[in-house]
Amino acid sequence: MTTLITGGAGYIGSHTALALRDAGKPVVILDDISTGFRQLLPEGIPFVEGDIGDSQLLQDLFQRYEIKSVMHFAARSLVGQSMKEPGTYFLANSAKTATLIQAMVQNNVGHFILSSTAAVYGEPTAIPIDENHVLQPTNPYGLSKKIIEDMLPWFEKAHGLKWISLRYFNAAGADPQGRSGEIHDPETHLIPNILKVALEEKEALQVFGNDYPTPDGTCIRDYVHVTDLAKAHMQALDFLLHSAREEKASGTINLGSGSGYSVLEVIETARRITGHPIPVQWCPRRPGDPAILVASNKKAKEKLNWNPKHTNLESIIQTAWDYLG
Ligand SMILES: NC(=O)c1ccc[n+]([C@@H]2O[C@H](COP(=O)([O-])OP(=O)(O)OC[C@H]3O[C@@H](n4cnc5c(N)ncnc54)[C@H](O)[C@@H]3O)[C@@H](O)[C@H]2O)c1
Ligand SMILES: O=c1ccn([C@@H]2O[C@H](COP(=O)(O)OP(=O)(O)O[C@H]3O[C@H](CO)[C@H](O)[C@H](O)[C@H]3O)[C@@H](O)[C@H]2O)c(=O)[nH]1
Repeated sequence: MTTLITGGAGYIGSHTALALRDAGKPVVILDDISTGFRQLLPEGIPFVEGDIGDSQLLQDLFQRYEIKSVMHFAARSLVGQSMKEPGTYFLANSAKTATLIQAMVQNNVGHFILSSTAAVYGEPTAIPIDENHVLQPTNPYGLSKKIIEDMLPWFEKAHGLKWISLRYFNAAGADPQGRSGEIHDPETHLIPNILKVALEEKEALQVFGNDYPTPDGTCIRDYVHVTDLAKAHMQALDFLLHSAREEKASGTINLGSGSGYSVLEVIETARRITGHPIPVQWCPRRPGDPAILVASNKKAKEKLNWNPKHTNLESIIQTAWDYLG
C-alpha cells in the first residue's frame, strides 16, 4: 500500500513524509526541486526527481512502486506571483493535477489527498470559516486550487476515485525533532520572516497594514502546526481506506487551529521566544490580504478524529526557532 507524496522536498510534504515513515508506512517522493530543497528530503525514502505533469513518468512510478494512494503537495503557491502570472498557476496547479489524476485512474490508484488552501474562500463573510462558506477566491492561486476541487467529484463519478481536499490555513512551525523545517526562497510567510530578523538576516520586519478592522489594526490568521497537518494527512488517508462502501468518504475539510492571532501578537510572541527586539517597518496593505482568516475545524475533529497538539502560538514559533537555531 505505497503512498506517493508529490512535493516531498517541500515544507509540508517533507513533514508528512517523515510522519508516514515514522509510522512504518511505505512512501515514495516525486519532486522536481523547483521550489523544494534536497536537504528536506527525509532519509530512507525513495526519491524520484521529476514533474507531476509527466504522464509516462507517472505510469512507470505507479507500476514500479505499486502505488495505491497519492498525497499531492506539489504546487506553486505564491499569491503575489499568481496575480502577475495567472497562467503559470492554472497550468502548474490545475492542468498538471488533471494529468496526475488522469494517470492515477488509468493505473487504478484510487485514493487522493489534495493540499488545498483557505485561499479558495476569498474574503470571508463569516468567521470562523466552515467548509460550506461560499468559494470566491480573490487571486489566481486560490482559483487554481478551486478548479482542482471542482474536478474531483467528476473523477469520482466516472472512475470511483476517493478523495479528500484538505484546506490548510496558515501552516507554520517545524518538526519538534528538528529533522525538517520551513524553507522557501523567496520567503513570503510571516513567521519565518520574523525569525530572519531575529537572526539578523533582515534589519526589520515589514508589517503590511495597520488599518484593518481588527483590535490592533493588523491582520488576524489561524496558524496551524505543520506536524498537526502531517497527522491529518495520515488520518485522512486512513479514513479513505477504511470508510465503508456506502459511506460518503470524499469531501473537503478545513485544517486550522480554530484560533486567530494578529500580526502584532505573532511578533510579540517571537520577541519573547528569541529575546530579540524585532524592529518593525510599517508598510501599506499587501494586495489581496483578507483582514481575518480563522477556521472552523469542527469537521476535521468529527470526521477524521483530528486533535491538533500544537495549538498555541508559543509552541509553533518555538519549534520554528529551534529548527533555525
Ligand atoms: N505553506 C502554507 O501555509 C500553505 C497553506 C495552504 C496550502 N498550502 C499548499 O500546500 C502545498 C505545500 O506547500 P509548501 O509550503 O510545502 O510548498 P513548497 O514550495 O515548500 O513545496 C512544494 C514542493 O512541490 C515541488 N513541486 C512544485 N511543482 C512541481 C512539479 N510540477 N512536479 C514535481 N514537484 C513539484 C517543489 O519543488 C516543492 O518541493 C502546496 O500545494 C500549497 O499550495 C500551503
Ligand atoms: O513579511 C511579512 C509577511 C506577512 N505579513 C502579514 O502576515 C499575515 C500572514 O501572511 P503569510 O504570508 O504568512 O500568510 P498568508 O495568510 O498570506 O497566506 C497563507 O494562507 C493563504 C490562505 O489564505 C494561502 O494558503 C497561502 O499559501 C498561505 O501561505 C498577513 O496578514 C501578511 O500581510 C507581514 O506583515 N509581513
